[in-house]
Amino acid sequence: MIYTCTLNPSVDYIVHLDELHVGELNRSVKTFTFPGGKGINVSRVLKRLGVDSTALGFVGGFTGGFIESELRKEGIACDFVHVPGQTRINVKLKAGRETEINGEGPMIADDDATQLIAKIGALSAGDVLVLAGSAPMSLSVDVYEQLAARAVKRRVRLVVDTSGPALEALLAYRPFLAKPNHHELAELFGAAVLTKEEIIPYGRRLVERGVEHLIVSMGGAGAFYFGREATLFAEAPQGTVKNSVGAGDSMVAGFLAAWASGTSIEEAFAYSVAAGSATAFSEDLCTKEEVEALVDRVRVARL
Ligand SMILES: Nc1ncnc2c1ncn2[C@@H]1O[C@H](COP(=O)(O)OP(=O)(O)OP(=O)(O)O)[C@@H](O)[C@H]1O
Ligand SMILES: O=P(O)(O)OC[C@@]1(O)O[C@H](CO)[C@@H](O)[C@@H]1O
Repeated sequence: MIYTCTLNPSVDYIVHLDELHVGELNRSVKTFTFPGGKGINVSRVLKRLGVDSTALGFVGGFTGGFIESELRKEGIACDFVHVPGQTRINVKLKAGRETEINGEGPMIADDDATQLIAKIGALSAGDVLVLAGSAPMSLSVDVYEQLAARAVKRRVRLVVDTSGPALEALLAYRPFLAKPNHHELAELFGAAVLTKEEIIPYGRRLVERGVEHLIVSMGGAGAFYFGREATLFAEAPQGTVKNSVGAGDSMVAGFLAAWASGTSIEEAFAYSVAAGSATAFSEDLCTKEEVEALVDRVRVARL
């Protein structure tokens, strides 16, 4: 079974504007409200690609209730810890360029954190655990390590989509899959920006440190795959971007769904890129039909 863990879920409020005037009254032209947070996005895309998962994490208040009811409507199993306080609302402004305001999230008490750690400690060998997104400030800085240690002890495969010190710490647990974007990879190595050529040695270094499959995404510029047997590059297909929120999460889901069906690494990587781009080209996350309409346009090159 695949489990996704979102420590700080969100209701994503997508607001389209013709133009954003800072310091003035702005009126939206259309709005959308989606259950969000990186692990939740992975669960939603997996479901659309025909793969079941269970969503774990913390939810609270009416916003937390919205997330659970939307996920259940989509047929996604939920096993959240319910916390006092309110799940955050993340505002995504679309006015030509994308501007995001992510909330801080509710306080998580130690007892609630312990409940989540216990759920991870009950997973079974062969399960997959996706640890994705930021952690609320109130949680201990090593919360991801605590979860990873429990999971690895149970011989659970780890998938990591986080950044900064949490990503650095999780590398020690030899994740099955990690998906930083190129900014997150640069941050990991203390670099300001990385050119395509510079990404390659850093990517290979992470594989040497024990990451089994590494995808480094670069938005519209495509993505690299690094593994023991191959280094691959794929251009992203061209299209009209509607809402790129969740594009990276869709890549994670696309790779896992293809891998679960037994495809080659090249095919899983192409499917992953197609899923990311299909999400960028739609208002909500991608559908299976959208991914399959794009996948033949993804050219994968072996480096
Ligand atoms: N403008 C775009 N055009 C085509 N494809 C895109 C575009 N933006 C994103 N993608 C697709 O989505 C993938 C992931 O994008 P990105 O690198 O922005 O992920 P991310 O930073 O993790 O995103 P997020 O945090 O919003 O989920 C890319 O590798 C690409 O396949
Ligand atoms: O604040 P975090 O946890 O880093 O990111 C949260 C978030 O921006 O990531 C998802 C897209 O990847 C959105 O659904 C959500 O709003």
